[in-house]
Amino acid sequence: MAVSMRGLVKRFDTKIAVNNLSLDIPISSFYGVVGPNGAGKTTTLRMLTGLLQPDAGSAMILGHDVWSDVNAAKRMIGVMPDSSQIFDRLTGFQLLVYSGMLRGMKRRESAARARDLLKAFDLQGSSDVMVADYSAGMTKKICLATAMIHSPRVLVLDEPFEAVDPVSSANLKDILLEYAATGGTVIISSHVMALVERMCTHVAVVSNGAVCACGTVEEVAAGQDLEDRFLQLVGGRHSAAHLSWLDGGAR
Ligand SMILES: Nc1ncnc2c1ncn2[C@@H]1O[C@H](COP(=O)(O)OP(=O)(O)OP(=O)(O)O)[C@@H](O)[C@H]1O
Repeated sequence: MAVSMRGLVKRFDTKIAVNNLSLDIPISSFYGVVGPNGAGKTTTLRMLTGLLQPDAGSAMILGHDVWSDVNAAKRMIGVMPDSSQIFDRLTGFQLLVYSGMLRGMKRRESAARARDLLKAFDLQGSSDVMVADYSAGMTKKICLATAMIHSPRVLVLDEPFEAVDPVSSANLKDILLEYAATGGTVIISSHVMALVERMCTHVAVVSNGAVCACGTVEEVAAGQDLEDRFLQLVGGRHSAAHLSWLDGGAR
């Protein structure tokens, strides 16, 4: 297994964000983690990547325990940082070179890969612009690139396509699919079911801090459209959801 999570629990005061969550993610899978807002996806991914200490349970990455063998586990993974967590006073090129060197790469190799990544993400024209001056989508792309520069075995990406334009999304999808085809494991969280259905080999539906269905996309969809199946699994549709005071003026 690329990733094995067992009995993960995280509480924030009285709120149980993740409640005894277990999930296995096979090597070379493209795994989608879906769930309603507040279901516990981000909290789970943060525990998996060593950013948040669980109250209970364990997470292993390619056989290395994320908490007791943290350096070995972290060497295996690439994590897309939140845009608030990057050094945005650097240019895009500088940020990528710095990210590679932080992972132990030589400057020359890091610079060569930074150029490749800037090209792959259509950011060549902005490589010498400070990241603080990037648009939301450009920032997302540079964050993604920092997660990839050291060629990790497992990529963990929280909402990677949010705010990214269709051309860049298509390029990114190609890169990720090729990465998975060559033995890499991709874990993405997403709210876009059509994207998960099209790209992912596997999916886990998280609701109220636990996995309520997981397996290959076909298994979870069970012959239905994945979005319909998702709504069935997590519930929450209000049959009489309307706002009587929200009036378009035609009545
Ligand atoms: N640092 C925190 N302090 C307090 N509560 C938190 C904290 N982080 C998350 N929570 C709570 O834990 C629950 C799960 O949050 P989480 O961000 O993991 O959900 P999510 O599935 O990623 O949601 P979304 O799809 O909206 O991004 C939510 O109820 C949230 O309010």
